Amino acid sequence: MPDEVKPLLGQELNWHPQLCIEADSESRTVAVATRHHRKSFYFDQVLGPDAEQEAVFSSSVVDLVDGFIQGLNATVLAYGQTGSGKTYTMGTAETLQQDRGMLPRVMERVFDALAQLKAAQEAEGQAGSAKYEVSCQFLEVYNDEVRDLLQPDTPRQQLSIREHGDGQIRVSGAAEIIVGSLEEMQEVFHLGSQARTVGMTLMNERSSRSHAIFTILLRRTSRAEGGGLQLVTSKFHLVDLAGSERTKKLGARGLRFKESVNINQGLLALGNVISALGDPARNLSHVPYRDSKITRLLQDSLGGNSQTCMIACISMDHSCLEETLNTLKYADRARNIKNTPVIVQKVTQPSEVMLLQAQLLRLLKQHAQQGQHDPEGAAEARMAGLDLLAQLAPDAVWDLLRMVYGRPLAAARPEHVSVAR
Ligand SMILES: Nc1ncnc2c1ncn2[C@@H]1O[C@H](COP(=O)(O)OP(=O)(O)OP(=O)(O)O)[C@@H](O)[C@H]1O
Repeated sequence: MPDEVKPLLGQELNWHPQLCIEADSESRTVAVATRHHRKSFYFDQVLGPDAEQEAVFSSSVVDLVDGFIQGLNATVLAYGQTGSGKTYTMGTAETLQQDRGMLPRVMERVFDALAQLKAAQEAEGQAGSAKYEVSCQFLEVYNDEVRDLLQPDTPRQQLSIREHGDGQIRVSGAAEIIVGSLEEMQEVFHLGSQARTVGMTLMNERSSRSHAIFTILLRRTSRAEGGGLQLVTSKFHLVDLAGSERTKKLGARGLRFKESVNINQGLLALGNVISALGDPARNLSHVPYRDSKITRLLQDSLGGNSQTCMIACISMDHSCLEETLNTLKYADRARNIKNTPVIVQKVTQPSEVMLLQAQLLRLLKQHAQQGQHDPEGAAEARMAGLDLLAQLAPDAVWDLLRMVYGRPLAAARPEHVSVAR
């Protein structure tokens, strides 16, 4: 907060917009002055109203992409009141080239980096020594229910949030689409965006009525010493949260009112999780992740193994002062969370691959046999099989699928190859 800003005086007390909120990117502070007091908040980056998307990307997101390529998990979350620019910042499928948001930029950077790695391997005469597989998922949480935007007709009972032994959260039953190029991933994003729930409110013509999570998954396989396969997996969540809103101001009735209540409850639950994680005095075993679907989905991003960046979007409009203050407080609490991400790698020895394959085959057979008369048992066997599948490196998975189906799965690519885990 620059010292030269004078307090509000005389007519200025009528909350002239420019005097209410000041963003200073040099000192990285945002100051809010109300009739009674002023408060400054310090952040890692502060970008003013004139900042371009490129500045947001290069200051806050690009390092996360580079870490992701090396094997670290990453999450970028956009938070703020309705109409403050979250969807604009994260990016939509329609945005013009220079205005494109974080999502299209992350995708581009990922494929550029992979092309460079491939070229470097070739230059060193080690073409194919490490293989990369990229896939993506696109989910939304609408009225506290998970929806798969890539298979919008999937009944919600078939989508369940599960915590795996490694602490990773996955949604079983959700489509995971393997993509071979930037264009394919853009197509998937476009497809999912069309299914996203949006509606018109007084504050925003195309208001997101759900929390949307686009996830990029990367699996790198290389040969380990002793002939085994080394697998490094990482995921990148790009989260466009629904906007915090005051139902009265929004003119919400009927369905919009119900949506609004659910949105606010989800954000409240997220705020409670953020408070619990950021408070060193709290017992971390009691973080209330289970209070809403959005907190459950983001459990490993917020308090787990992830480099996480929250982009708090605010409006300079004085009529939004209360919401702006709330957003700043929310983001301020989020700054207290300290994550220490590490690369997760797994080496599967050849003998282990064979063992896992045998176990998996048994479960697949059980699934097929139980299918008719015991759907629940079949579903359990299927889930157990898919858990095992997740432990295998892609090469081993292809081998296995060849064994089971008698043909390489690659023949079916790049069309929708869905692996529900
Ligand atoms: N930095 C910006 N530059 C130009 N236009 C912007 C900017 N930020 C937002 N907008 C425009 O403002 C409007 C509202 O933005 P947006 O839909 O991104 O808000 P939101 O926070 O996602 O709202 P909601 O929570 O209701 O979904 C859109 O028309 C968007 O194009």
